[in-house]
Amino acid sequence: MSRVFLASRNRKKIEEMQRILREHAPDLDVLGIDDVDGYEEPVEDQPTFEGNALLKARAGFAATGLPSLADDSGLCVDALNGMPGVLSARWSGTPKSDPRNNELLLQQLADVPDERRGAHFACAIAFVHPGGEEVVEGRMSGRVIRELRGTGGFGYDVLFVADEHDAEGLTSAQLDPAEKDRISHRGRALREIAPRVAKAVAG
Ligand SMILES: O=P(O)(O)OP(=O)(O)OP(=O)(O)OC[C@H]1O[C@@H](n2cnc3c(O)ncnc32)[C@H](O)[C@@H]1O
Ligand SMILES: [Mg+2]
Repeated sequence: MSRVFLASRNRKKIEEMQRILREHAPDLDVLGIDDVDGYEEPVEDQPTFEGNALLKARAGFAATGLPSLADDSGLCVDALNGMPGVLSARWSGTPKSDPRNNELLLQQLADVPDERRGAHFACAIAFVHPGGEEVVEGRMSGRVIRELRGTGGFGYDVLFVADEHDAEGLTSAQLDPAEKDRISHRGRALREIAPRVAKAVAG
C-alpha cells in the first residue's frame, strides 16, 4: 500500500485531510505524528502560511523518509489587518485553546460594525517527497459573527459565515462535513494537490 506522512498534531485537521485525500486516493495509507516515536515538531516561526507548511512537511520527510504533507492555515480578519493569520492557533497564548481564541477574537471585534467584519480562511499545503517540493494555497471568504454558533468543525468555525452561506447565516461549524470540504480553504488546496500526491506515492 502507498504511504504518506501527514505532519500535523491537530486531530480535526487530520480528519478533514484524510477525508479529502481518500476521495482521490482510496488506497493511500496516511500516517501521522502519533505513529512516529519521539517526533520533534519544528517551531512554526515563518511569516507566511507557505513558509510554515514547507517547514512542517520538510521536518516530516526528514524524520520519516516518507512523502510528507503539511497544512498551515489560519483566519485573516480585515479589521485586524490580516491577523490572527499565521498566529491563529495560539492567538490567546499557549497552551492553545479554541474556546479562548474565539473569546479573544470576539472581544477584539466587539466595536467593529457589521459591514467591516470581513475575513477569510487561508491554507497552504506543502508536499515534500523524493521528487521535489510543492505548495498549493486555498481560501474561503466570509465574515466573523458576534456569537458562537454550531458544533461541527474546529477552531474559529463557530464564528465564521462563508460567503456561500451568507443568506442563511450558517457558520462553518453548522455545515455538513462534505459541504465544508467543498468550499473550504483546505478542501480547495488539497483537491488541487491530491492527484499529484497519489501519483507520486504510487511511484
Ligand atoms: O500545526 P499543526 O500540528 O498542523 O496544527 P495546528 O492546529 O497548530 O495548525 P496551524 O499551525 O496550521 O494553525 C491553524 C489554526 O488556524 C485555525 N484554523 C485553520 N483552519 C481552520 C478551519 O478549517 N476552521 C477553523 N479554524 C481553522 C485554527 O485555530 C487552527 O488551530
Ligand atoms: Mg501549528
